[in-house]
Amino acid sequence: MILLLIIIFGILLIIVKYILPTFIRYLQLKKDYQNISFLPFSSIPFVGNLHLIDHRPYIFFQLMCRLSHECQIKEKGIFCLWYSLSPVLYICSANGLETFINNSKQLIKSFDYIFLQPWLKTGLVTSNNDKWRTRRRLITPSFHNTELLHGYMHIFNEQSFILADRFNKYSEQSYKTHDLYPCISACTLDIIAEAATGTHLKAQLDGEHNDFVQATVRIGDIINKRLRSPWLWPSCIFNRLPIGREHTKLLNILHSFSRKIIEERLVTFNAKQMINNDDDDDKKCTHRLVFLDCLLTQMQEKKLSFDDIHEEVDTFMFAGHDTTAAAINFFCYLMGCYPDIQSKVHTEMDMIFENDRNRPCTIEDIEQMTYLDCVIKECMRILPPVPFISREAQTDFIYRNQIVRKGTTVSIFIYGIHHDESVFPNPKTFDPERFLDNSFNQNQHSHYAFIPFSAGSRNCIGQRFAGLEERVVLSTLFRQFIFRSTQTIDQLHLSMDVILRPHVPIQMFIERRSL
Ligand code: HEM
Repeated sequence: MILLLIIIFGILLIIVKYILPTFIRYLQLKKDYQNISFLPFSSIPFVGNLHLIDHRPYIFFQLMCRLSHECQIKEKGIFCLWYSLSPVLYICSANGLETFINNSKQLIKSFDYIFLQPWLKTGLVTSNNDKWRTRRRLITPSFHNTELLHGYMHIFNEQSFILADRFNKYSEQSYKTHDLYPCISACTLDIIAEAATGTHLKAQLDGEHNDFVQATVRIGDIINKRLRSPWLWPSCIFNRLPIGREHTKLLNILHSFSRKIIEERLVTFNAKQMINNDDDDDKKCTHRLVFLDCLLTQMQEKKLSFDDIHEEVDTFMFAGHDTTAAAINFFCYLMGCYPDIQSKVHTEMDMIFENDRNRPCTIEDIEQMTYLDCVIKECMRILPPVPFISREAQTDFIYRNQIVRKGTTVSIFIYGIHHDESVFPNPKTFDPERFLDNSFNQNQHSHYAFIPFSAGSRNCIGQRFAGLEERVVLSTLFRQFIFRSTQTIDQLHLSMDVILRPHVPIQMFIERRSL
């Protein structure tokens, strides 16, 4: 009898403490978001729109694009999807975005970033609140240090030439198509590894035999799969499955490799300090500085610990690798779709480099790349490497007359914002000139209408680095090659992983340009 009473009491407690408040909040949010829930008829009580989330990620992406377009036509700028009892709001218009993206109280990342934490712990991408603020303040100067950034030009050039050599082999088989992504991704991995840590990873030369390279590529696939599969979210289930065990094995490879790199650099760093403290100028060390040296200096000043540095190094490897690879791959693909524009890029490169296809690219060259600059921007508008970012609302706020409640996940749908026809007329038309004339800049919302690197204080810290890297790699490739694509964008079956990914690999013909 007593046991029965305890059980009844327990059940009542759970109902009163958890189920009832959740249900009341659900009803409240249902009411608050009814005007922006565009799929009310397909929303099943307690299931929401979950059943619409097709296991094929590109079908979900198509749904997102359709809803975003519908929402822009209705001039709402925001729509809601229900994941069971939880709503996720998607902002797909630049108008009003500044109230959220630039608000210092709204910088907290949403729940899904938690799946990056086993790898990145709480580095810049995944940390929040004071930890993020302090870190960002400490790390920003290194990414704004022009001398340091320009010092990376030799890395960008060296790796671009290796990439061009590999493409050269493909061009010898110009009768068939190639998936260039693995080569491009190995190149950007080599670049970030050397710039961040001073390590010569040799992913381009020896990638198949390098456990770290393989692990970096594979863990990305696993994280994306987990994000798309709610049944893999609870760690107690995930860790017991083969995919979870593989994840743990990869983490060990990644963490022990980056730990070793930092330890080795620390030894050289300390030795260098000793020499530099020495009065003898002849002995002073001249080896090139990398981001890791800046972090080690902070460690010496007791502002960062070894573990802090470890998570930031892993973060740079993650954030600086796939993003730039996607941008470069999409650029080559889009040039293959638009031969007239590609030919203008070739002309600009020939003019700047005076037909010299083998000399390294300099900062002065980059300053002259006005047309390439517009094409890069138009590529990132049409195919933004990071298609969305998410935060959790920390306070109630109003977005264009729509109340957004504290605790709601708010996704900024960058892809949708870049395809808003009120800002970019004929958004599917590839037109780099949009970024040349003033029409786009004159638009009152232009500041937040083109945000491939996000915006506000939590924007991409690596934006300048990525900009230089892309220009060196692309100017090297487009001095030497012609690309031809055979697939339309629709045929790529785009899907929203952490980065925008073609579900069907991009296949391109590649030819050497005649002299
Ligand atoms: C074309 C290349 C790149 C694109 C499109 C890109 C885009 C972005 C975007 C959209 C964000 C915001 C993410 C969010 O709010 O969740 C971001 C953040 C970040 N990016 Fe990039 N990124 C690129 C290259 C790089 C590179 C090369 C590095 C490092 C060297 C880097 C390091 C970071 C870091 C550390 C953050 C987190 C910043 C913070 O929260 O304070 N990114 N990036």
